Amino acid sequence: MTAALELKGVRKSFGRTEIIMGVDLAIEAGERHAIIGPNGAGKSTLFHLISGRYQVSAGQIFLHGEEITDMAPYEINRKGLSRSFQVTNIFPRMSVFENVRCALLWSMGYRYSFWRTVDRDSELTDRTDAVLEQIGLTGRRNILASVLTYAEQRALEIGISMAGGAGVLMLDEPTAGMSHSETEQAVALIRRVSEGRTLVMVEHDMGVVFDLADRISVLVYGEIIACDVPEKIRENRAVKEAYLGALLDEEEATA
Ligand SMILES: Nc1ncnc2c1ncn2[C@@H]1O[C@H](COP(=O)(O)OP(=O)(O)OP(=O)(O)O)[C@@H](O)[C@H]1O
Repeated sequence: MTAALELKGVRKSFGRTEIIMGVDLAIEAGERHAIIGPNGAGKSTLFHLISGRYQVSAGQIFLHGEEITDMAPYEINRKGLSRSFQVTNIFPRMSVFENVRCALLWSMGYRYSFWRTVDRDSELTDRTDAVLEQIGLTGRRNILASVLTYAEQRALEIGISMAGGAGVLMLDEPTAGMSHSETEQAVALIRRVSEGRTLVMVEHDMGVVFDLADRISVLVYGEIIACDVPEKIRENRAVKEAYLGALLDEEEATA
């Protein structure tokens, strides 16, 4: 079966420093995949390479079997890969509804000049409302996005990412900065919106990772040292030594 997303020998250097040192990774369609690793391991860099923000120094990246290496971010997006950012990526002066509609229009190939007539497009309105329903923001439909709580803004961001119907959804630390209850809601939301799609996420909260992921890749100093199902990752000696051990010990000590 063709992987939804595949990386072959991907490398990235900044100047003389090699940050990503030959990553091979195949993520199956429908899989929820988490990339974990210590600070500075290269997780965000890897996301930037996949989504086209950075150019690879070597290697190839494939989306559903088609090579997307070094394509522009918008081209990759049009091919069905959508990415949400660590830093919120919404239009604060637009309403919640307009933010999602804008993402839908963008995915349909419209430019700003066409947007004046969209108020009369009832099918578009219905599709926008369906996304709002999915992300739990129907009740906040007409307020400015800037007025949303932080957790709601992150939900909106996920809505914007999925609005275009992307088959591969990439989320960068989707629960960062959230309270316990907000995190629980975010996990439920991510589970819902990733149904029938492929999910790739970078996440520091191990509770979230072990709850959501079908498989986990562990990135340490620019190399994937393990890629397996959560149970196997938990007991992997190299992972424990390099990273997880300290975190899990910490969890046990505070339990
Ligand atoms: N544009 C850049 N130019 C030079 N060095 C960079 C650049 N982007 C990232 N780096 C370096 O690459 C390394 C990996 O950074 P990256 O942000 O990818 O790690 P990360 O695993 O996402 O970390 P964190 O968990 O803290 O977000 C760091 O040492 C960082 O300083």
